[in-house]
Amino acid sequence: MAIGKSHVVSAPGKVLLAGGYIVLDRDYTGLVFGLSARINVASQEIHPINGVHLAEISVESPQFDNDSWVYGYMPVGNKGGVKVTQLDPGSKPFKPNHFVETTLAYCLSYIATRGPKPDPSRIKPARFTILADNDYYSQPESLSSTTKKRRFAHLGETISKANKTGLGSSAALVTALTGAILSQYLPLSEFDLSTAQGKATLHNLAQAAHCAAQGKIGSGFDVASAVYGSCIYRRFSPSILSSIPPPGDKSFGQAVVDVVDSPTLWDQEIGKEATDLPKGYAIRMVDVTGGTATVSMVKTVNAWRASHKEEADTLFRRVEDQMKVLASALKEGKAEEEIREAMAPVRKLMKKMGDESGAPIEPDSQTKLLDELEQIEGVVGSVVPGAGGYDAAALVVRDDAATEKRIKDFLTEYSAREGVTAKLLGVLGEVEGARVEGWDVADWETL
Ligand SMILES: Nc1ncnc2c1ncn2[C@@H]1O[C@H](COP(=O)(O)OP(=O)(O)OP(=O)(O)O)[C@@H](O)[C@H]1O
Ligand SMILES: C[C@@](O)(CCOP(=O)(O)O)CC(=O)O
Repeated sequence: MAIGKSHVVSAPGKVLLAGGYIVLDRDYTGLVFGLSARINVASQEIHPINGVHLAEISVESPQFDNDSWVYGYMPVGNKGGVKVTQLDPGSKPFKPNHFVETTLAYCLSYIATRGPKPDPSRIKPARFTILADNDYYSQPESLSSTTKKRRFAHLGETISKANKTGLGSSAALVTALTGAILSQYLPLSEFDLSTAQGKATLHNLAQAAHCAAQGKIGSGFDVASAVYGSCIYRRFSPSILSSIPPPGDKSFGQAVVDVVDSPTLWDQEIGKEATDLPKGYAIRMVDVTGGTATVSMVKTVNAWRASHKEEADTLFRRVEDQMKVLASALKEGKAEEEIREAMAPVRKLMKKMGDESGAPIEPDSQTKLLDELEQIEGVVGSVVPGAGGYDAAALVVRDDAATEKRIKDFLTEYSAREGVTAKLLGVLGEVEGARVEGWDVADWETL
C-alpha cells in the first residue's frame, strides 16, 4: 500500500477553573481554560497497490505498546450511515478502544449520509495516527531522560495501563480525531476548521460522539474547550442527542446529520470574549497521585441538591457569580491582589459544596496542599479544578522561572514530608482551541 501526505488536527486539554457541578445544569455557566497540552491526530489516505482494495481504516497510537486498532466499514442501507467493525489484529491481543470506535462510527456515518443523497463511497481506506503531548500521562520513572525529552515520548506500556493526569484526554482525542476525519474526507468547501461553521460542525459532531462513548454523563465543557479553547461555557440541552439511535441502526446516519447540522437545536453558549489571562501570568497544574471517581461525586452532589434545593441553588448561584468576578479580573488584567481576592472565594465555596454534600471536592489533604502553595511568592491563587477530589490543583501564577523553581522545590519537599507525589506539570493555560497543524506525521519522532 502507499500512504498519502498527512493532515494534522490538534485539540487542547482543559481545566475547569471554576464551575464544577454547577455547569452540569444549563442554568449555570463554568469558566474553562484550554491547556497547551494537545492531542494531535494525523490522517493519511491509503492507496491500494496492484488493484487490491481493502475497506479498512486503521488508527494507531504509537506512543503506547501495541496500541493500534483496525476497522472494517460497510454501508447500512440508505440512511443508516456506515457500520464500523473492529477487525481481529491476528498476532496482537484484541483490544477495543470505545472512544475511537464510536468516533469513527459517528463521523463516517455523518460524511456518508450528508449531502443531496447518501454516498458511502466517500469513505476510502485511511490511517489515523494519534500523538498526545506528554503531560496527559504521568511519565514512568523508568523512562530514559532522552525519551522523556521527546515531544511525544514512547511510554513503554499500553494505554489502558497509562496513568492519566486528568487533562481531558478523551475529549481532546475525540475532538482531534473528529477534525482529522472531517478534514480527510470532506473538501474545504464543506469543512473548514478556520471558519465559524467548521467549528460548529466539529463541536456538534464531537459532542455527540463523546457523549455516546462516555455514556452521556458530562456537561460537555471539555469538548467545548477542545474546539473553542478557553471560554465561559453554558451546556447544550442534553435532550438534543436523544433522537440519535445506536450506530448500526437503519436511521443512524440521517439522525446524526439532522442533529449535527441543525441550525436551531444547539443552544450551548461559548463566551469567548470574557476569557483571557493577564500578561505575565499563567495557569499551571499540579498532578497529585490519588484518584477520584467523578461519577460518584456527581451523584453525591446531585442527591444533596435534590434534598436541599434552596440551600444548594443559593450556593450554586454564588459559585457562578464569583466565577464571573474571577473571569473579569483575569480578562481585564487586574492587579495581583485583586485576582487573589477574586479567586479565594471560589475555593471556599467549592469546599463548602463538598462539606455540605459529603463529596470530597476539596478534601482536607488538598486544603493543606493549596494553603501551603498559596504561601509561595508568585502563586496568586489556587483551586481544585473540575470535580475536585484528591488528584489535582490548578494555580494562577506569575509566569517566571523563579516562581516555577519555588513551586517545584516546594512540591519536592511536600511530597517527601506528606508521603505523596505532587508534581508541577509543564502545561500552561492557553486560549486557542482546535487547529490544523503544519507538520507532517512522518516527522513525529524527530519533533
Ligand atoms: N493517546 C490516546 N490514544 C488512544 N486512545 C486514547 C488516547 N488518549 C485517550 N484515549 C481514549 O480515551 C480513554 C480515556 O478516557 P476517560 O474518559 O477514561 O478519560 P478522561 O476522563 O477523558 O481523561 P482525563 O482523566 O485525562 O480527564 C482511553 O481509554 C482511550 O479510549
Ligand atoms: C463535575 C463536572 O462538572 C466537572 C468535571 O471536571 P473534571 O473532569 O474533573 O475536569 C462534570 C462535567 O461538567 O462534565
